[in-house]
Amino acid sequence: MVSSQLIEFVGDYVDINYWKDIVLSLTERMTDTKAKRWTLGASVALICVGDLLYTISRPPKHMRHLPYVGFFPVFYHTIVKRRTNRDVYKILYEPMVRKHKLHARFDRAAWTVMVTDPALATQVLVKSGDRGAPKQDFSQENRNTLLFKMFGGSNILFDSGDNWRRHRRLANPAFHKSLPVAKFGQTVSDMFSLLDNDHDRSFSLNVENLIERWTLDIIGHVGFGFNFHAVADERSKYKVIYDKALDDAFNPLYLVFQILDTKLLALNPPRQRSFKNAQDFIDLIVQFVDERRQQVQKSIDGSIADTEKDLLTLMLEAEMRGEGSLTKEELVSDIIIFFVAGHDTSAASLSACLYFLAKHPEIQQKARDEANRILCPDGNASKDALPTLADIKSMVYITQVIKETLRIHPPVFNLVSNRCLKEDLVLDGYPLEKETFVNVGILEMHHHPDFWDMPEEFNPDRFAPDRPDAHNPAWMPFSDGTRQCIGLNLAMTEQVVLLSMLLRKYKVELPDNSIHRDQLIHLNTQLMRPKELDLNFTRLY
Ligand code: HEM
Repeated sequence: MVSSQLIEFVGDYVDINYWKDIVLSLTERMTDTKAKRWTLGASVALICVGDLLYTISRPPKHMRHLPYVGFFPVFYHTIVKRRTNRDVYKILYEPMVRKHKLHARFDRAAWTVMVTDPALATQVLVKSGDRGAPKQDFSQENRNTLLFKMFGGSNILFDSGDNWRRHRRLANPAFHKSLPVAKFGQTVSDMFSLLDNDHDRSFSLNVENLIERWTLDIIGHVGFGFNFHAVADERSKYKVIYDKALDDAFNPLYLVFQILDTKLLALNPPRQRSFKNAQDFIDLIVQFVDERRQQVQKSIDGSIADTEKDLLTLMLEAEMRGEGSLTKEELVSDIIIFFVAGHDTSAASLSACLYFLAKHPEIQQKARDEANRILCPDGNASKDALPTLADIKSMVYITQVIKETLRIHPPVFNLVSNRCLKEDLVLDGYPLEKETFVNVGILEMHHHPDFWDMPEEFNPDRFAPDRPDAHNPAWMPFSDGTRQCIGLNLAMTEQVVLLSMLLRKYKVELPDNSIHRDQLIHLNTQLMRPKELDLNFTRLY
């Protein structure tokens, strides 16, 4: 009697009908009451745990009609085995993607519908856009996480609706105006001088490290006219502050188990130090915003061309002219976002570019020939030449190399934040309820044989202007629609500047013992970044 009541009670909470009869028949035959109680208790406990695990491993009820990848395989491969995104994709997602245009999976700490087809992605990003499918709102629930401290609040990357429009209204013109290519070129030339001082004609270099320092100097300059001196000094004070702040914010363990940041922080002194590092970085940006606002309020500097001004100055000037306004916190948050969104992404792309060029000497030579032809039409190929904007537009082949790198190796391999449906939507015949999270599998689309000929082959020619792939809708490294990357132009331009100058000056090769001999190995991070990429350099002038 007691046993059936207990089972009825538990049955209200977990789905144990299947096991009920087995447990009852087992215990009914037992004569010893104590043994009967123990067996019953243990069975109920086991059933509860099993049911809980089963429930977690599956999508929530409103997604169970979709094909899905269970929670535990994802947890096992990403957290336990710490496999790279590319490997997780190969092992878990590729088989699913080949069969279905969308599937459910546990991603970004939530069950999400992952779209892996360009037409469906367009439906979500372009047709539904920021109104029908705004970004997932994480402003309330995760307020005490390190991630929220760094990137929370109202900013251009995570906000949606009218708030986001206020950010974008002020930032859009600034991004259109600010493109200091001369400055980009000068920083490259300065970097060459340092390399010339430190090395013989041939040398080996950790490319990932050098490029990451260069893109930090670039974003410091473009973002708020500040020189991090990261190329000149790897341990420069502000680079150290920046690195420390970012390193811990994206630790996957804390992204999945946010309770470690919210309820259990007091038990974790190293994590408390991470919070302190983040505050140091935020304080640095606040100081810049305050100083620059005072300068701009005194006068708008008409002697400097807009293209040479930094984003912060241009946004503050626009505010002064009454073209929009943001609070100090919002402006600070946007500048932080520009850093995070624009630094490692460009570094990851450039490093991967150099890898592919080292791996394919004939493509490298073709790109070098183009750079020499455009930058040194007089044939004097023995000194640095700084590209102009017009030169950059003419470098069609180098642009194709960058586009092909971004296809094979998209630094942002799926959208940074999920979209949350604001109305019911049917995707590929599957009804999706309002409030469902949707994301776009950029990596999946970029490697799908239905959308690309020989997708695993590095072939910049596929993006030649007269080839159909030049406008292939499956190419989405910068996303699409109104929330497309605001830094697209900047990112492409800085990469063309660096590559064209570097290829003229150096030949790059993959060392015989490189860990990347067979394929590019990635770090296990939220971005696809090459792991410890050493290349051999030979100076050409
Ligand atoms: C190769 C380099 C880059 C790649 C691959 C890239 C990729 C992306 C992608 C995929 C998104 C959409 C994220 C989402 O919707 O969840 C995005 C958004 C964004 N990116 Fe980039 N990005 C790059 C460089 C930059 C640079 C240089 C900046 C600025 C300095 C930048 C600033 C932003 C901002 C502010 C957004 C949010 C835009 C909005 O929602 O209105 N990105 N980027």
